[in-house]
Amino acid sequence: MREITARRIIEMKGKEKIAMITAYDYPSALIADRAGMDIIFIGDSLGMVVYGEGNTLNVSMEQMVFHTRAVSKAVKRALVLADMPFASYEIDTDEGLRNAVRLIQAGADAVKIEGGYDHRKLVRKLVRMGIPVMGHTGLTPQRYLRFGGYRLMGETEEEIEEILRDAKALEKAGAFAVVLEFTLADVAKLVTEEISIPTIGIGAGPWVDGQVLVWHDLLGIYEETPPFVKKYADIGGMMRLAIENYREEVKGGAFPGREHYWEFLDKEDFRKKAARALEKLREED
Ligand SMILES: Nc1nc(=O)c2c([nH]1)NC[C@@H]1CN(c3ccc(C(=O)N[C@@H](CCC(=O)O)C(=O)O)cc3)CN21
Ligand SMILES: CC(C)C(=O)C(=O)O
Ligand SMILES: [Mg+2]
Repeated sequence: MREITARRIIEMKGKEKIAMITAYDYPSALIADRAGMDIIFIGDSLGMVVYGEGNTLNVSMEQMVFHTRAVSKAVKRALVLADMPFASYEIDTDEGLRNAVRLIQAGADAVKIEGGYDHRKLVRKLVRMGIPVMGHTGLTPQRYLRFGGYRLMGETEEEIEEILRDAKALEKAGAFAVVLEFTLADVAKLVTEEISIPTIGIGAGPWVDGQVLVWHDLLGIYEETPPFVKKYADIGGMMRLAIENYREEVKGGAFPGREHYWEFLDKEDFRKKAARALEKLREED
């Protein structure tokens, strides 16, 4: 069992901010775990940042299972959370249960679903089975086509009501936390005050119980980052410089240097061995 459990995350509400980041592979997850992140999250955003899609709708269970396994191998301390991809839980509850089990068996400690009120029965069943669940309301990217893109949520009375309904339904169904994505900060604050489980914001302001960002966005590896992202480093620029350097050294012959290859010290010894090898090959023809 990892050090950070769903119970620990619940206990952090009002005491300590929850720090969450996405990761999609083994080396990244190793770095995030050593950096002391509380939650390492295999998000379905991997469809965009790892697979180059324009939205998250084409992510499969197979992709989520493979990436969850890779991340899970690396993480000793943080809670490992896996996203349920589009259409893996909405069609019927049994399918949702089976797919959640696949992610747990790939090494996740908990799963996340988009929505709340509509999936309260599934959440309740998962929790009863012993699978911790995180909900997600506000901007839910799996409704990209209906929304007609990604936009700020919670401006109208109807949207505020929907977000509150989702958050309260998740709390009641036994979810251990809720992601609030791209909502007005006042709405996120209200939700945070109205429910007893932690809220984790992304583009939802400071008055929440924790924050999550996408790996490639905060490290500067992805071009089309959302407007709420803070870029903590220009790793993309560093990668490009390193690769340009490598290319130039290949073209100019500076790589490989003397420390990166092995040669015969006794050239006469090599000449004899090579001549015999060539002779044998000629005999075989
Ligand atoms: N790399 C990445 N980071 C994320 O945070 C993220 C994803 N991908 N994919 C799934 C969702 C989608 N998210 C997004 C993506 C874009 C905007 C954004 O750019 N909004 C613009 C308007 C864009 C438009 O309407 O075309 C804005 O200015 O509000 C917001 C949230 C957040 N999530
Ligand atoms: C943006 C976060 C919350 C997410 O769901 C993802 O990365 O898939
Ligand atoms: Mg997601």
